[in-house]
Amino acid sequence: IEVKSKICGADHIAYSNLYGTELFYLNGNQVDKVLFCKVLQLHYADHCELEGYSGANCGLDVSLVDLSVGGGRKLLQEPKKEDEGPDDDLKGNNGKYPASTKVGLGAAAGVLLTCVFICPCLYRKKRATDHTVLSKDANSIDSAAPLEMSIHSLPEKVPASPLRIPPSPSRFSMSPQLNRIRSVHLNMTQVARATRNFSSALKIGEGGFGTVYKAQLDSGQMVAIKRAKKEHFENLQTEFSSEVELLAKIDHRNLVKLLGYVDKGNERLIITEYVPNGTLREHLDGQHGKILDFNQRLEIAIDVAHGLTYLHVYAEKQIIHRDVKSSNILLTESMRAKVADFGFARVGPMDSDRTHISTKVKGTVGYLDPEYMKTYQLTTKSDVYSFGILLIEILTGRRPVELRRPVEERVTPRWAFNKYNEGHVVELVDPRMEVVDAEILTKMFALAFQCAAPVRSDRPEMKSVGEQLWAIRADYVKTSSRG
Ligand SMILES: Nc1ncnc2c1ncn2[C@@H]1O[C@H](COP(=O)(O)OP(=O)(O)OP(=O)(O)O)[C@@H](O)[C@H]1O
Repeated sequence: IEVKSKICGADHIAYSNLYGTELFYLNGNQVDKVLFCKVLQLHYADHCELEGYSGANCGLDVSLVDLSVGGGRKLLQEPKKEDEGPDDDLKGNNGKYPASTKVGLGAAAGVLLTCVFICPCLYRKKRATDHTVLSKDANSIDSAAPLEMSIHSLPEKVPASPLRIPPSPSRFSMSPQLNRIRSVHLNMTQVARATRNFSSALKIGEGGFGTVYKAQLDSGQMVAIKRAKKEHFENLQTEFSSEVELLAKIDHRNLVKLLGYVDKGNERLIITEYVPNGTLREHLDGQHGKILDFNQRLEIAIDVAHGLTYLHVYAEKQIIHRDVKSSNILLTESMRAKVADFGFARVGPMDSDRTHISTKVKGTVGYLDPEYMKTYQLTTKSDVYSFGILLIEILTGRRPVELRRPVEERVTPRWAFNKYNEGHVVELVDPRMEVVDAEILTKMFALAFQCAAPVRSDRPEMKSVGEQLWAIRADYVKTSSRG
């Protein structure tokens, strides 16, 4: 038996070859090759190599291309523009995470497994001493042309909403037209016209699965059209199309509305409501000028919590988003948030006796639920975990992983958790933000850590998260009116 083992950072990486059967281990746990390779690549970028088993051994795996030795290093060596915010080396040069970072068990494992093995004890220690803070109350088809859109025109569904929390005043100003957004019927000729033949001038973004275009329909309605890259057709088919009918029925002000889907011929297009004000990540990076103030951040967090609660509790079938992250949160002109990108969304267990569904791990580096990574069991709590990481990001302004930081600051949740436990909560907040009452901040971080608890049973339900955030907002309003 050939066994190779190495400690890189806080990870113990081991590989054995038993009569030709390869086994991979991370911190004592057997893992699959994809995860192992991702972690290996991550550490390789940090000059820690497992002798005899390098990126080359993993290199044949398409999912690893962007993080492969050459690609990874290239990204690492790219000079950082002066006006850029703190960068994340896992990002592609378009400012997005490369597609590879979303596939399989992400490289998040390298850093977040670290967190998994370090945070639990810290987390539990904190819980034991700080119950008050961490306690858990806490598309019809027009067949006119060979290429056409399969778009459903579906009745709008007004969610039953026993949890509906009274909106904050600014909430009234958001998307008054949303309930009037209807599914659209277009053929490819109309799509081509609306996007000026997918003109680069109308390109608004590039994600893992394709390019996003802004388009104006003949009716004047603005829409976003995501055109899948050919190599992702299969993924889209399996991961998305079966859920389209369900997703198209979803109508909630904090969820980007799916308007249509094309899966014919040579095109895979997803048409959604257009949200005009960029992503949360861009705002945290200061790309839109004014930096987000605390109240805006809190309201964005509440909006996201409400959107996810709807998916988990009030949609026709339970839906797990699976890719909650700051670049999937879009903002309206009035700075209200909408959760986007249901490309990975999965319907939760249909059988009420089951608490989870077993599935391949999908998600994005840094936001992936460690328990899901270990067990392949997906529950709504995986979204809660990602939300916890997102909340830390909202408060600190930092990405979940920032490899250009000093070692102890690279994994943002771990850094934040340590600081929090040392009582230095004020030092955690985005330095560009105004000063906020420490007690309010403590409550916010406590909730974030509770959401990002390593074990899912320790995490609150999304509905409770929204309620707790709402209570924090009430305190904040009181505090700031006193001040
Ligand atoms: N409905 C929309 N309205 C306005 N802009 C959008 C919309 N959808 C996407 N965008 C823009 O296009 C960009 C790419 O979106 P997309 O969902 O494809 O990628 P992503 O979420 O950044 O990455 P990935 O697909 O890998 O998760 C977004 O960052 C955003 O700027």
